[in-house]
Formats: sequence, C-alpha cells, structure tokens
Amino acid sequence: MTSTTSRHFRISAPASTANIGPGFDVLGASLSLYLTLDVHVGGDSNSQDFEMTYSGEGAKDVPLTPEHNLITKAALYVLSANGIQQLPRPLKIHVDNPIPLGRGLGSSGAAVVAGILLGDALGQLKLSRSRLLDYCLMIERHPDNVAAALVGGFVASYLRELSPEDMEGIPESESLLELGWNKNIKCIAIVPQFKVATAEARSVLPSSYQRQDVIFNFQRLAVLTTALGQNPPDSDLIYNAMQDKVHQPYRKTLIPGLPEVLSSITPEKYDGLLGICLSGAGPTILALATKNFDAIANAAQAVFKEHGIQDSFYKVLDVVEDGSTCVDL
Ligand SMILES: Nc1ncnc2c1ncn2[C@@H]1O[C@H](COP(=O)(O)OP(=O)(O)O)[C@@H](O)[C@H]1O
Ligand SMILES: N[C@@H](CCOP(=O)(O)O)C(=O)O
Repeated sequence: MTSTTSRHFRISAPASTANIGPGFDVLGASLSLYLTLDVHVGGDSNSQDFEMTYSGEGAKDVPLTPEHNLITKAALYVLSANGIQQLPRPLKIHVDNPIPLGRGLGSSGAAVVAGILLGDALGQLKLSRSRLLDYCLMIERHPDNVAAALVGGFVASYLRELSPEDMEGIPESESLLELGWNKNIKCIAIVPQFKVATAEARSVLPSSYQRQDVIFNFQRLAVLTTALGQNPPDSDLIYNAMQDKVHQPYRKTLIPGLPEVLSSITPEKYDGLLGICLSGAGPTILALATKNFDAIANAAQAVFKEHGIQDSFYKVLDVVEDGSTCVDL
C-alpha cells in the first residue's frame, strides 16, 4: 500500500508493573518510563522503502523485519483485522526503548500497545480505547500490563468469559477500573541483570490452588486496591496486603534470593517502605516507598549479591496517569 500523503507522528507507551503482590493478572500500574516510536509515513509515492531503527534496551536483540518484530506484528494484526494486508510504504520507524526486556517491567505490554496504536494510526482506523484494548489482549493474553500501559495510572481489570463463537472474531474481552494512587508513593524498581521470560514464569505456576491460598490473595487484593490511594499511606496495612500465595512462591525457583528479599526488607527496618513484591513475572523487585529510596534499593541489591547476582540497577519511578499517546508532529 503506497501512501502519498506524508505524516510524521510519535507514539508513546509507558512501562508497567503488574500484579503488585496479590493482584496476579488483575492489577497493573503504568510507570514513568516510556517506549516511543517516531514514525514517518508516505510522501514519495515511488518509494517502497521500509526502515526500522532502534535505540536503547533490546536494540541489538529484537528482529527488525515487520513480520517478526513484536511492534510491527501487532500493527499488522490490527490492519489485517480491518482489511489492510500490509504496512503502508514508504515507512520509517525509530524506536527508542528504555524499558529493560524480560525483567518484569511490561516491555512486551508496552510494545504491544505501541504496535496496536501504530496499526490504528497507519490505517486511520480511529478505534475506540476499549477496542484498542481488545486487540492488545488478543496478543498479550493477560490484561494487567496492557490495560495500565494503554489507559495509564493504577488499574484493575478482568477478562470476560468468551464463547468459541466470540473468539472467531476480535471479541470485547476486558473491563477495567482506574483506581486511586497516592502520588507520594514512589515505585523503586530493582532490576537484576538477568532475564525471566514471562511465558517461562507463567509455566511454573500450578493449574489449581488450595482454597485458603485463594482466599489469602482475595482478602489482600481487596484491601490493597483502596489502601494505595489513602493519604497518609498505612505501611502496616499495605505491607501485609502486598503478600501473595498465587505466583511469587512458585517463581522463587527462577529468581535466586526472592524469598529473602521479600522477607528481610520490612517497614520496621526501613523507614518509608510501604511494601515489596515481584514486579510482574520478575526478576525485578518492586518496592513501594515514600522516602529512603536508596537504602531500600541497596538492601535488595545486597541480598541479590548474597545469592550470586552481582549486577543490578535501580530506578525510582512514578505511577503516571497519561497512558499511551499518539501525537502528530
Ligand atoms: N520494544 C520492543 N520491541 C520489540 N520487541 C519487544 C520490545 N519489548 C519487548 N519485546 C519482546 O517481548 C519480549 C519480552 O517480553 P516478556 O517476556 O513478557 O518480558 P517483560 O517482563 O519485559 O514484558 C522480548 O524478548 C521481545 O521479544
Ligand atoms: N500477570 C503477569 C504479569 C507479567 O508482567 P511482565 O511485566 O513480567 O510481563 C504474570 O505475572 O505472569
């Protein structure tokens, strides 16, 4: 498809931290770390050029062909579902990605959301936000990261029960609720220098659970969704509400030192700490705090070192309300 009209636009999609303890596949919060696409399309009707360049995380790792790159695959998915079988030419995309891949900060969620917005923009489809989310879910399959990355803020979501007939098309598959987040609560992401693929971290989870473990998470999830919006935040309430029995206990085999990090770093020992958990499927540790960020991060890094993980870094991030955007330049 040759595009004669020339357009220059920028897509931005935030990182996200999912689960936040007991909210496995439910809770997600968008973080102040943005994947951006700088897109030039059309202009020279004689050119069939396609160029994709990268800077930042994954620049040397990710495939750059449209059929293999997660961003352009998502864009092609939206376009083909709407009767457009290829990307318009000429097309230049520069991707700048500060989100570490395979670390539990929603890099794939941000890439899927950015790709869906890219397809929507290139096809001039003007899809609604809920429709964009449906497309994201058909790719990512769990709602927490993509919901937070698309709409922004602190988000709870559920998947609708879908019949086989529903699945023949692109079903309306998710509902979400934007929750309150106390702006004084910062997200310390302690990032070990090894990857855990989300698919692998999901494969180690049991297919069924004891009733008491499910109730354990239900109780804490209900409390946590409100507690994180309260001001001042209650560290005892939040710390205990961020406990989990559904995913973290099973993922400790993939992340050396995880139990020790989660049990040894407490509000009693570290002033300002509210709670600590695995960010998404890990290996990043998420610590929620109002101050004392460096001491908290250094404590987690020290535990990782005791377990042979010498290299890690940390970032102090905000939960951001603006979600993903597509802006003409
Ligand atoms: N900006 C990107 N561009 C292309 N592919 C990406 C990008 N970000 C993530 N991916 C793909 O997603 C994979 C990481 O996804 P996943 O295992 O879910 O980890 P994460 O916790 O970072 O979401 C990468 O290995 C890569 O295949
Ligand atoms: N609920 C998912 C969240 C995965 O988040 P990611 O940032 O690691 O992709 C899970 O825990 O599997």
